[in-house]
Parts: sequence; structure tokens; C-alpha cells
Amino acid sequence: MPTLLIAASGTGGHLFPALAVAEALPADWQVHWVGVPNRLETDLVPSRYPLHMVRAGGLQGRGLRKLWNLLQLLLAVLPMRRLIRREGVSVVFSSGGYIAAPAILAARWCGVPVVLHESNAIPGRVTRLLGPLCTTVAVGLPQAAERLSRCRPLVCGTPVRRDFLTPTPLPEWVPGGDGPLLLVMGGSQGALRLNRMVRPLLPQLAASGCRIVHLTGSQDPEAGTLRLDGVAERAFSEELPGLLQHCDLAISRAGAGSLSELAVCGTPAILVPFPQAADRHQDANAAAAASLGAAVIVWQHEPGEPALGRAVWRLLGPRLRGAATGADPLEPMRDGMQALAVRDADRRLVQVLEQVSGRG
Ligand SMILES: CC(=O)N[C@H]1[C@@H](OP(=O)(O)OP(=O)(O)OC[C@H]2O[C@@H](n3ccc(=O)[nH]c3=O)[C@H](O)[C@@H]2O)O[C@H](CO)[C@@H](O)[C@@H]1O
Repeated sequence: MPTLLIAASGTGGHLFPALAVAEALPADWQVHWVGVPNRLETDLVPSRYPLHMVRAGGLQGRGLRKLWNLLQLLLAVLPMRRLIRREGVSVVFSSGGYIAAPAILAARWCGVPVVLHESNAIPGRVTRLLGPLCTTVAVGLPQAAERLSRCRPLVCGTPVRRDFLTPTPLPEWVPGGDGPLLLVMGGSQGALRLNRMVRPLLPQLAASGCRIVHLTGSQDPEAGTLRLDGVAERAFSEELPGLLQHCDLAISRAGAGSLSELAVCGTPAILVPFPQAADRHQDANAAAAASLGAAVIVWQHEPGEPALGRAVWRLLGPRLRGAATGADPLEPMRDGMQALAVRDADRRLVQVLEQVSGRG
């Protein structure tokens, strides 16, 4: 029985694509997962995949703290190597981030093939540094391949969960009515600054008949303070597939996971890239969508500045006024999102895993 070790940790953007790959494997594969204590994987990884923990953090901090984190990251190679040997792992797969570093080094040490998936348009530090050691580097966007010429990467899209690919109903708690539906989301952790840009716009939008779902994240102290008819606020929703398939427009951060889900659902978006993302990779993700006409980029600004409001009213205005479809700016954006979509990224990656494990 082939055994896959998945090294994915931390954010939805790393965990969900890896989960999609695990779910797409043929039934005879066994999956083990390696993560970090107290991160999102403890909630998200289903119990059918044994979850092993190693201590491995990012290289945050300065001076001695940074050195200590680097040492911990290197020391994590040892338990990973033991895990690979003990479970008879045939292939290691990682969706990137810091946990990928010890996973790649341990796999090479054991002579086991390793497949690395990079979903961002600007590859992360670990991908740039250790990609050349991997058996295969796969990327979600062609823009990333241009930046990784030493690894000859395979462009295969970023896997999304199956529910995004099959028709899914709108959740019952979404405000009813005929008005267009606007979804606001800030990635798996929510985005405070994005929430603050959006809130001043909501009273007028709701008064004009727009229905709004705002996914605030769990850290927003202002959540729940604005009570308006036609607006539903949630910290997090498990029902994003139904929301994305039915909404007219999304306002979103430009994380690679969200972007690939918007694309497969054909959902037009206003993207507000997170300015502190490593190497400003969200700017590049957003640019990849905007270059296809799929999205409009609005740079993060203070609440009350006009850019976001102008973009929302320009895009939703015709639907709020009930104008004819020909004048609707959202239609070409939907086509743009569909051009960005890769619907079989999970199967393409499974094919790679089967090949490198000698079964393909
Ligand atoms: C702040 C930051 O640096 N974020 C990075 C992080 O992703 P981060 O997890 O922040 O964002 P992504 O957009 O990649 O993924 C969000 C995921 O959370 C899910 N979701 C979100 C809200 C909700 O209510 N329900 C729900 O299910 C979405 O369906 C999606 O699958 O890793 C990504 C992949 O390397 C990067 O592109 C992002 O830049």
C-alpha cells in the first residue's frame, strides 16, 4: 500500500489544497499528516489521517530569537526522518511554508521522492531555496513558474475542495431577497483592515437592496456592532462553496487559496492584497487575476477613503438599478475568472504522486 506523508501547516491557504489532494487519492493510498502544535491543522485535518506533530516555526524575530527558530526548523528534520522510516512513507507532499523545509530535507535524506506545491505567484522562500532538491515542483500560477527556472516547475493550478466544483446551495442564513449578493472575506484568519474599509459602505449598500455576507474572522473587536437588515456577519463559514457559487461579487484578500476558489466558481472579485504578505506575493496573485479581467485591484486604504466604495458601486450599480445585462461589468469578469480556473489540479497532482512513487 503506498503511503503519503503530507507536510502542511498553519493557514487555510496551505491546508485546504493539501486536503483536496488527500481526498483525490485512490482508495489504496494511506495518508499521514505532519503539522505543528496549536495551529489550524489540529482543527482541520480529519481523524482518518493520523496527525503527527513537530516543533517548527517560521523565521520571525531577530538576532538570537531568529537563530533559535532556524535551529528548531533544522532539528525538525530528525523526527520527520524517523516518521518517514517508521511509517514506510513512499512519497512526501508539501504545500509549502516553513514546515516544507524539514520535510524536504528529511525526504531527501531517506531517499524518498518529494513533491512541493507552490500556490502563490511569487514563490515562498522555502520553494526558492529548496525547490531544486525536490523530485517535482508544481505551481498554481504560470507567473510562479517564470520565477523558478532552476526547478523546471509543472503548472497545474491549485487544488480546491470538491464542494467548490459541484453545485452547492446557498446557506439558509444568507439574507433573502432579489438584490445582488456581495460577499466579503479576508482569508482563513479574517482581515481587520479590510473589515474597516468595508463597514462604512454597508449602510448605503443595504439600503439600496444589496444583500451582504461579511466573514469577519474571529479577531475583530467591531464584529457584531453594525446591525442592518440585509447584512449577515459570521466569523468564519464552512459553507464558502455555496456562498461563492451564488454571490454576484466578492471583496477578498488575494490569498492563493481564495483566488483559486473564486476562479472555479467564476466569481468576479475586488481584490485587496494584504500588504504585509511575504515579498508582497498577494499583489502578484491579484495581478494574475486582474490581467485576465477577472478582478479589480483596490489597494488597502484607510476607512472612509473612496477607492473601495467607487469600485463596488461601479461594479454592482447596474445590478442594483436592474439594468440590462449588456451594461453589466460583472459578466466579462466572470469569464475572466473562468479563464483563470483549473478544475482538475487535485487530479493532476495525484498523477504526479503516482508517477514519482513508481505507480504511474
Ligand atoms: C495572510 C497571509 O499571508 N495569507 C497567506 C495564506 O493564506 P490564507 O489562509 O490567509 O488565505 P487563502 O486565501 O490562501 O485561503 C483561505 C482559505 O480559507 C477558507 N475560508 C476562509 C474564510 C471562511 O470563512 N471560510 C473558509 O473556508 C477559504 O475557502 C480558503 O480555502 O497562505 C496562502 C497560500 O500560501 C497565501 O496566498 C496567503 O497570502
